[in-house]
Amino acid sequence: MANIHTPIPALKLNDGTSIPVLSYGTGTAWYKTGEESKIDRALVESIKTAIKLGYTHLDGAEVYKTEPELGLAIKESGVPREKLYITTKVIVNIADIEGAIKNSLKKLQLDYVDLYLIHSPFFAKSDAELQSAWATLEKVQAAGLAKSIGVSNYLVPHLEATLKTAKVVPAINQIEFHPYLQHTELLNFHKQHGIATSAYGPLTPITKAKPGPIDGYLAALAKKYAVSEGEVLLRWAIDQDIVAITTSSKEQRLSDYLRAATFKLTPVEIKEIKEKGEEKHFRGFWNDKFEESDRS
Ligand SMILES: NC(=O)c1ccc[n+]([C@@H]2O[C@H](COP(=O)([O-])OP(=O)(O)OC[C@H]3O[C@@H](n4cnc5c(N)ncnc54)[C@H](O)[C@@H]3O)[C@@H](O)[C@H]2O)c1
Ligand SMILES: OCCc1c[nH]c2ccccc12
Repeated sequence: MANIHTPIPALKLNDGTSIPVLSYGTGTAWYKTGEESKIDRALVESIKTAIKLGYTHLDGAEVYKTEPELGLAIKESGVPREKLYITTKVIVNIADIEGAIKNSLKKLQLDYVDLYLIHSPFFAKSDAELQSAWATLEKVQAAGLAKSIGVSNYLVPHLEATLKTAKVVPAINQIEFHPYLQHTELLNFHKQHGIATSAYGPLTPITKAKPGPIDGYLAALAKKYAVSEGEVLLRWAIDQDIVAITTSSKEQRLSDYLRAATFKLTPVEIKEIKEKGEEKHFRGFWNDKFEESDRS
C-alpha cells in the first residue's frame, strides 16, 4: 500500500548522517519477558504495518529481546535495507560491547545498524568505565558495524566524563522527554556540543500524567490543527529538532501519528506548551536510577 502521508522528515546529525524524526519503538508495549527465540508474530506484523505506512526508523535494544522480530519484519517487508534506519542499544552485555553488537546484528539479520546506543550510564561505577565503553563504541563505528553512535539516559555529568576522552562526539542522546520532563539544562549542553536529542515517552502527558497543566491547551491545539493531542505532543518535540520515538499495536494510531509530519506549531504555541509544562514534573521511566531531586 502506498504511503498516503507526507514522508517523515530527517534531522542531520553531527557525523553527517540523517535520522528520521519519527520512530517506531519496540520497547514499551512490545518487549519480551520470556524466551527471546520465541517469535512474537504480532510484533513482526506490527513492524511490517509501520513500514508499510511509511515509518523507516525502527528502535530496538538487546534488552527488549525484540531484535529477532525486527530482523524478520525488515526481511519480510521487502523494503531495501538502505531505505530503513535501524537503532539498537547495548546494556545487558555492556562488559563485551563488541560481542554484543555482533550478536545484535545476527538477530537483526543485518551487516550494520544506523545507530548504536549505550542504553544507560547506570552500569558505570566510575568515569573510567563510561570512557572505556565509549571508546569501544568508537571501535564499533570504525569497524563499520554502526554508522552512528550515541548514548541514552545520559545526564550532563555522564556526557562530561565521556567527552573528556572521546574522539567522536556522541551523535545523539535518547532520553525521556515531554512537557513534564524538559531537561532544559541537558538540552542546552547537547546544543553546545552538537549532540542531537531523541525523545522516548513523548506522549506521557496524555498516557500517564493526566490531569495536568497542559491538558486544556493541548485540546485546543488538537482542535485547531484537526489532529489528536498525541500528534500535537509529537509535533512539539519535532518542532524543537527532537526525534520522537513512539509506538502502538494499533494500525490506526500508527497511521494517525504520521500526521505529526503534516503541520507545524507556531513559536508562540511551542513556548506556551513549554511554560505550562514546566508547572508539573513527571518521570515515567528509570525512576529507581534517577535521583528524586534530579529534574535536569
Ligand atoms: N532508551 C530508553 O531507556 C527508552 C525508554 C522507554 C522507551 N524507549 C523507546 O521509546 C519507545 C516509545 O516509548 P513510549 O511507549 O513510552 O512512547 P509514547 O509516550 O509515545 O507512548 C506510546 C504508548 O502510548 C499509547 N497511546 C497513544 N495514544 C494514546 C492515547 N490517546 N491514549 C492512551 N494511550 C495512548 C500507545 O498505544 C503506546 O502504548 C519504546 O517502544 C522504546 O523503543 C526507550
Ligand atoms: O528502554 C526502555 C526501558 C527499559 C530498560 N530496560 C528494559 C527492559 C525491558 C523493557 C524495557 C526496558
